[in-house]
Amino acid sequence: MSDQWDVIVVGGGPPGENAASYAIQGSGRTAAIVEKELVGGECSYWACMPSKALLRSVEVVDAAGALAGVRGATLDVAGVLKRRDQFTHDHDDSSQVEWARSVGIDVVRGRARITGIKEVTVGERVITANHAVVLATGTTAQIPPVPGLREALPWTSRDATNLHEVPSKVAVIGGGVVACEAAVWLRALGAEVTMLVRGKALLARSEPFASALVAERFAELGIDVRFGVDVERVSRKSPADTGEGRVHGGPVDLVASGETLVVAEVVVAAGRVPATDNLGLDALGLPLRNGFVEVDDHLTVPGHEWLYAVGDVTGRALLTHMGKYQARIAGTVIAARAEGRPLDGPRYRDIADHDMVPQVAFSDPQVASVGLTEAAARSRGIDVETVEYDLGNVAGASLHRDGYKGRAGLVIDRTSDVLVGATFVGPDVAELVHAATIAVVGKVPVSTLWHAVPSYPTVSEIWLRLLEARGEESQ
Ligand SMILES: Cc1cc2nc3c(=O)[nH]c(=O)nc-3n(C[C@H](O)[C@H](O)[C@H](O)COP(=O)(O)OP(=O)(O)OC[C@H]3O[C@@H](n4cnc5c(N)ncnc54)[C@H](O)[C@@H]3O)c2cc1C
Ligand SMILES: NC(=O)c1ccc[n+]([C@@H]2O[C@H](COP(=O)([O-])OP(=O)(O)OC[C@H]3O[C@@H](n4cnc5c(N)ncnc54)[C@H](O)[C@@H]3O)[C@@H](O)[C@H]2O)c1
Repeated sequence: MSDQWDVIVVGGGPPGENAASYAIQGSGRTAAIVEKELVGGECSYWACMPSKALLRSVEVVDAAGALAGVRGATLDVAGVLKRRDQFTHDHDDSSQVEWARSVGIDVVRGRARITGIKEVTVGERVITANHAVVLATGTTAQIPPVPGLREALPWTSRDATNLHEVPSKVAVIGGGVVACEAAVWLRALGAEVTMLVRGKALLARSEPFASALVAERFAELGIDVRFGVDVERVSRKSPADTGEGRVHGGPVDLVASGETLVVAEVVVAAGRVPATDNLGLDALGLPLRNGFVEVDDHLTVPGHEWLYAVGDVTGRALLTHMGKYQARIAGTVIAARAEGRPLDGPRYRDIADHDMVPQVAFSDPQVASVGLTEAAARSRGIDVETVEYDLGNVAGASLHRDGYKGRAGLVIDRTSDVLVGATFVGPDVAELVHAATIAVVGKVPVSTLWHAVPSYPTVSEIWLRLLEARGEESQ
């Protein structure tokens, strides 16, 4: 293998893979991905894929139990974990490496550091790029500086998604997406779950009605959610590094807001920190924002036209689909610059990260949203009106399951009459959000949406109900 490529990508998660392939596709250019763990990154082995594999089993059993006349679906824990392992390929990345090679990308194993302009050092080996270096190093779990917490060897999302045994009693620190998803599968697999939430709401960046519906459902599921709680100290008598997804020793005592809680395991779901330590960026004098790499809308590091960043490490949106979107843009920009073409047109610019980001939290219920919440829109000075409607009153939803509970809301910019945000909460709402994403990104006037007729009897009729709820202005 040579020590020189046209493009070097540091980090082989889905964004890194996409940046490399878009930068070279249809050309004679060469690319290498440097990866210190597994090609496929956090998403494939420790995040999106295992978590959604676990949650799908939970959802199917729940859905079967929600229809009169359907009986008999139960979770077989060993079978659920086995299916999860099929999705993570038992942490074998050979199929990803094969894919990389099939599209002309070399894989270099090891931890990379930037040691000069277009120069990357992997161990003792110095490799160079003719055109571009792309940083795609992602994030790792943040462990809050609570006395005794780190020493207790708590579970992070890596253990929760790759669990091999179900702890009898779990404390989850955090109330964000990781916490809400993990609480659902841990509870369904048999754990007693207590959530210790610093703030006043679950999924606090969502619309308040979404947070409220998730909290209501968690109470029904027997998940004990405690709000306004600060974890003060943690102690574990016999912490043991038993391996990923295994209980890490004896019982854990947590003192939280004056009360002591004793659990078999603690799951820390308190956000992420960018993987930029020891990456050599200090020497380049890069302006980091809380450790995240600042980029412009061409995903280029300002003042360093050879250096790009995509995915979580940019801090723009910590989501696989957004990282891949950024990577497609970065790859297209690298190709254009390498060929001396101008960066004309929207394909070369990150637009969606500016208030048009879709996300599905696969909690119970699911929360699918795009763009701005009402509060976020108002904080930007946008004059908005909102409409909300109960999904349970939509014929398609009532067919979907008995006693369907859910709600949807639109945030509409009054001045331009376009949607700037939408939120859907309920079972299986994940697939509803893309229609809203198209409306937000396409800036479709709400009066035009009146003519986008949803089929009967589908859950999508929520659109009609929301427009009706808005009144004549939509028509
Ligand atoms: C539990 C959980 C569930 C999630 N579920 C979803 C979901 O359903 N949908 C969604 O859109 N997002 C989800 N996310 C977020 C998603 O996982 C991330 O947005 C995504 O993984 C980001 O990809 P990335 O390539 O930027 O970073 P990563 O996936 O973290 O990949 C970075 C890669 O870089 C490598 N690396 C780092 N430093 C170096 C170095 N110096 N040298 C060489 N290699 C290096 C790492 O080993 C890693 O493989 C979830 C996150 C978590 C924690
Ligand atoms: N389905 C999905 O799309 C999906 C699933 C999981 C994760 N993700 C992404 O991964 C990222 C990380 O998720 P996350 O849930 O870890 O982060 P988050 O930012 O969504 O939530 C972090 C939670 O931890 C709490 N917290 C932070 N510091 C704390 C401290 N010191 N003590 C106690 N609590 C503290 C916060 O109040 C919040 O409740 C998110 O940006 C999310 O979008 C996406």
